Amino acid sequence: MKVTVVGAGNVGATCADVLAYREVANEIVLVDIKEGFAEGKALDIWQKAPINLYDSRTIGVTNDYEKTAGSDVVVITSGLPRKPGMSRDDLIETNAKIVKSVTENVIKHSPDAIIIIVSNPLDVMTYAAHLKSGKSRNKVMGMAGILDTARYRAFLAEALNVSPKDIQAVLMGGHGDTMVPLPRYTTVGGIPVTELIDEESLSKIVDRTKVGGGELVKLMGTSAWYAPGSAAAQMVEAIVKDQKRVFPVCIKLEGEYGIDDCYLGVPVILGKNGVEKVIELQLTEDEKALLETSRGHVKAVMEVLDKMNA
Ligand SMILES: NC(=O)c1ccc[n+]([C@@H]2O[C@H](COP(=O)([O-])OP(=O)(O)OC[C@H]3O[C@@H](n4cnc5c(N)ncnc54)[C@H](O)[C@@H]3O)[C@@H](O)[C@H]2O)c1
Ligand SMILES: O=C(O)C[C@H](O)C(=O)O
Repeated sequence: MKVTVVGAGNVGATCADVLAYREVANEIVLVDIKEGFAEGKALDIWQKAPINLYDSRTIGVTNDYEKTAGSDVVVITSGLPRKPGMSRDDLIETNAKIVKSVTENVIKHSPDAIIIIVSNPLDVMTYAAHLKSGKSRNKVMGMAGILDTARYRAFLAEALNVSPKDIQAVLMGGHGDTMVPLPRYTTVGGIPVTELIDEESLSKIVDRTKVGGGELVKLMGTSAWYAPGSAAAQMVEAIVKDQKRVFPVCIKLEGEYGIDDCYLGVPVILGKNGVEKVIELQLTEDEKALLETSRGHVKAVMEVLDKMNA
């Protein structure tokens, strides 16, 4: 199996590192536009192999897509991260150009690859890559839901003083402050979370999750990478090992949830064919209204991209 990660910055290098030490693929190619940067990161990860005991080969290249040829999965993390005071949507102009040109290069050399987008604004960059690739929607998806649910689950684990391993949750919508965590579908070791925590504390956790990315940007001056890189690697692993994992993933909706032609996070089954099924939950009227607000937000940013393309 061969996996390419484009962008050897914070998120891309973390993703490549997780893929290597979990031996998800035997060949991992890291690409960056900055001369020598991906080569250095890949070499560093390879030199960790005798310490952490793995044999996945990591290779770094500067903008040389021939070396990525025949990749089974490609993760695109190239692009600017936001700084304090910015929203993810502020990145659209620069990152759309990067994501479109990277997708073109990827497709040229790996026409059969499944593509996972990480660059922000996530839902609209998934749209940009999907358009450029000309692939079926199940092969071009965005990573955000695993990260956002992980934040939600981590906050809950802390509040309840339980292991994060035992918290299962679903979250839907766009990767922005309008995302929709779903307490009704949150369990702790099989117990509905609402039986273990009061409404006010749960609602504070939901609110903190929605701005979870911004909390880290404020603390660090740039955005997060350990959890995002690991989340992208988890998606790659589900595909490469045909695990049929159930994750929230950003995909083009074609009628599911009564939504057409919009890229949003929804629960899916992820396996060797990419998104193998979109799972449709029976949402309450309140949950539907929250999802509609999120759809409206993403759609407005998709229209900005359409104008840039026009
Ligand atoms: N979807 C999510 O949940 C999520 C989470 C975290 C970060 N992000 C996004 O991921 C992106 C990367 O974040 P980061 O922290 O790794 O940033 P970073 O600045 O550390 O790394 C980005 C890398 O992309 C490279 N790059 C730029 N243009 C390129 C091109 N044309 N070809 C190849 N490489 C190119 C840069 O040289 C840089 O090394 C940002 O857009 C950020 O907002 C998304
Ligand atoms: O917050 C950001 O800008 C990066 C990413 O989308 C995140 O949620 O960590």
